[in-house]
Amino acid sequence: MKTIPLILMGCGGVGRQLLQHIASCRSLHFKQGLHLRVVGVCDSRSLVVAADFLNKELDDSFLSELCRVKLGGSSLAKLADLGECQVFVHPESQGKLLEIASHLGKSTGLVFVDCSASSDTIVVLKQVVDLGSCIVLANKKPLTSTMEDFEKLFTHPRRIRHESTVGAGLPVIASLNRIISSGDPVHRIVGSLSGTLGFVMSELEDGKPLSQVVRAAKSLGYTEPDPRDDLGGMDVARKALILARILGQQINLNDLKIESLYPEEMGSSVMTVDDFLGRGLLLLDKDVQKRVEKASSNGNVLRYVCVIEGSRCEVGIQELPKNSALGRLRGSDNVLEIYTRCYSEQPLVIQGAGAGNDTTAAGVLADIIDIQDLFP
Ligand SMILES: NC(=O)C1=CN([C@@H]2O[C@H](COP(=O)(O)OP(=O)(O)OC[C@H]3O[C@@H](n4cnc5c(N)ncnc54)[C@H](OP(=O)(O)O)[C@@H]3O)[C@@H](O)[C@H]2O)C=CC1
Ligand SMILES: N[C@@H](CC=O)C(=O)O
Repeated sequence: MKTIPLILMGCGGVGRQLLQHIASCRSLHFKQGLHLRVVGVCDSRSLVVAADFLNKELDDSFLSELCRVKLGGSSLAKLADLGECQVFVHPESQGKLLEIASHLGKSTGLVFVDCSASSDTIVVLKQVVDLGSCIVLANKKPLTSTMEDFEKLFTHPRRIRHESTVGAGLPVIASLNRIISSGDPVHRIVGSLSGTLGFVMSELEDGKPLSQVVRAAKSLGYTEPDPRDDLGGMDVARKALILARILGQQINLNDLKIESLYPEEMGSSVMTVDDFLGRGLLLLDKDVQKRVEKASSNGNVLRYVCVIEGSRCEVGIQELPKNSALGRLRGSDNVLEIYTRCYSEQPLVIQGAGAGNDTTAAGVLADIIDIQDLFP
């Protein structure tokens, strides 16, 4: 039996769903000769680790209780009485993560799975890469900070997977990497890469107000923890930047012009997330509806589009024919068209659910399984 030890960073919507997928795939993985050993889980403040982390794991009943505790909004510290585990609070937790990585990284192997939405994980991720660990990311921030950080995380390209950073569980990164490694030049990528904005736009077309559909997108698990990351275009910009960097562009987030659906006066330094969802969005309802109706009167719809071509990498709102590939999108679906030498007239098209905890966590799990050959 091959064992893959892992540490989960972030146990929100995606992280908890990943733990559930791991538990429900136990018999499937057993048949494949695989066991995923969850050594530790951390959130923004604490880390809970199997007391004997060299040999033991946090078992499925413990992890199920952990999910219940986090869903209820409590601290991981609450789990301290539950048995053979230790809880460390920030900043001691960082030291403990490195200690585990230095013991397991080069012996049994270890995967750090980043399902947080934070830039704070970058420091640890860069260090554990040097200690021999693999990394699997749903979090886009580590790949969208500086070029230096990006290159550091790719020091050992076979030890990093990040499929869910673009298109949730859709095989976007894997397909792009296959194209690149076959020497087929990528000329152009065009896509609609926000599940939230796709859902929001198609619901607005049905006459529903922005305030209502953004709240619905949040409760369906489509949005970022702060939905302004989606509505402001930042989340799409991050995805575009990841794709552009994979294609070899040495650019940063501030090289992209980003169009926002909300004004600066509703930014995170002015309003809390709850304030924005409550009062801020109501103030935007009318203008956004007018914009959607104007597009509709021209036979068009609004889509938040990403275009990468040559040294160009742009994201923004476009008015597109209802009957175009992007215009036909409904709900949280993403679509990505990749034009290459082999796919020149007819692009390679990847389409499907582009957001949601279930599909995102499934993408993360598939990434972990994909690196099994690196484990003894
Ligand atoms: N939902 C989706 O459809 C998709 C999401 N993603 C990405 O998945 C990630 C997770 O999203 P989601 O689950 O919705 O987010 P949530 O806000 O639900 O959860 C984030 C979790 O990360 C934890 N966290 C915050 N800072 C740190 C840190 N420094 N170290 C470890 N953990 C930390 C939070 O801790 P605490 O509980 O203490 O706040 C929380 O448990 C995001 O990066 C998102 O962009 C990617 C593709 C699709
Ligand atoms: N908030 C994102 C989730 C996936 O990255 C989206 O809406 O697409």
